[in-house]
Amino acid sequence: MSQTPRKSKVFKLKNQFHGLPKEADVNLIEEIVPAIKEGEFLAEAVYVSVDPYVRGLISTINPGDTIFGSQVARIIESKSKDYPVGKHVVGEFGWQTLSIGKNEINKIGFPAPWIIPDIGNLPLSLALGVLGMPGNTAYFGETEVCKLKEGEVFVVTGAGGAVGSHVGQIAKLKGCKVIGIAGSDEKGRWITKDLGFDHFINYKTSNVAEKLAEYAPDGVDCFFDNVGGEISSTIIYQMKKFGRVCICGSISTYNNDSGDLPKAPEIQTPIKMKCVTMGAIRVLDYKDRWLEGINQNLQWIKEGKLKYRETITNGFENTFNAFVSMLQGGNIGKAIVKV
Ligand SMILES: NC(=O)C1=CN([C@@H]2O[C@H](COP(=O)(O)OP(=O)(O)OC[C@H]3O[C@@H](n4cnc5c(N)ncnc54)[C@H](OP(=O)(O)O)[C@@H]3O)[C@@H](O)[C@H]2O)C=CC1
Ligand SMILES: CCCCC/C=C/C=O
Repeated sequence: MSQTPRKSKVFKLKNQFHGLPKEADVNLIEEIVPAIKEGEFLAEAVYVSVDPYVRGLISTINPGDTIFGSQVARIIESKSKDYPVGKHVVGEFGWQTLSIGKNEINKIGFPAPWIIPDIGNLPLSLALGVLGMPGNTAYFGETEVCKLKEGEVFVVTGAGGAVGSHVGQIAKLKGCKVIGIAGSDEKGRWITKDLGFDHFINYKTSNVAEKLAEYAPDGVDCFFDNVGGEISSTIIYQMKKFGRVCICGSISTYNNDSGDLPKAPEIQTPIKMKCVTMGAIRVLDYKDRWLEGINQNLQWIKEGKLKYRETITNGFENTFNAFVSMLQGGNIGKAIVKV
């Protein structure tokens, strides 16, 4: 007997983004989902993630293509022994409600869909944040690039977001003095009062250079850069001798697609004078150790050493709005859409 075809809601790119993405740049349509083949599974979205990389990579897709995005999804049909029906997976399936997956790295290099390990009573949405890609960025960024030592001064931008709030807590666990920079006092209260950061600087209302000199009078040992642009250059001028910079992202530049190079103060002089080392974290380079990061972060949560927060938007239809809100700083912790 033939089954009624299933339909998926899908966000498609309509026009290439210019500056802050606009609602008219996307289409929300319904699409018939084909039958799964041997080795594939069909999964229904439960939570959809809205991440900065979607903005960063958008110019690599064309109008009519499905917009990027990872999600937590429940397997509802399967022809793969690796993906049993009823399990929840994380996959980079795009912003859509029904997805066909298989055991392979996707075309933008995201790990093959992984079955969420047993996380007890914790919400499954954490697999998109503290127990997922952003959490692994914080974990591998610290362990492989920053390599923090007790007593060091650590500065992180984007400090109220998914990666920043997480890596700042790891720095506290390592015994560092932690200074978080973010764009709202509410974020500042959260990271200092709840997460234990030592200081907060609101880059929208304070002079970052002055505040940093006050909080780190002897300079900065390690700077974890989530935002790039002028703020980064300002911080690089206050590094200690042999300081380290870990470049994670440059969200302040993602909406700048004018073709002009972003303008920022010259940083070669402070880097040379202080022999600063610059490195970078690229979480996709750690696919082989993916579960190591997740398991360590899970353990820290269970031990009460790692806290998280999510900004959850309800309704798949609101995914695009949640994305634009995140780009404008509307999220505290990880920005998530509950389908
Ligand atoms: N290298 C890697 O492998 C990875 C890199 N990343 C990068 O890490 C960074 C943080 O990602 P994630 O934690 O997911 O996102 P967040 O949860 O931190 O959300 C993005 C935040 O960026 C801040 N922001 C937006 N525009 C600006 C601006 N012009 N100047 C300063 N801050 C701005 C906003 O906070 P505010 O209120 O403070 O302005 C916003 O809430 C991004 O740059 C992302 O691309 C993420 C994952 C992996
Ligand atoms: C294709 C998924 C990219 C994940 C890493 C994110 C990098 C920057 O935002």
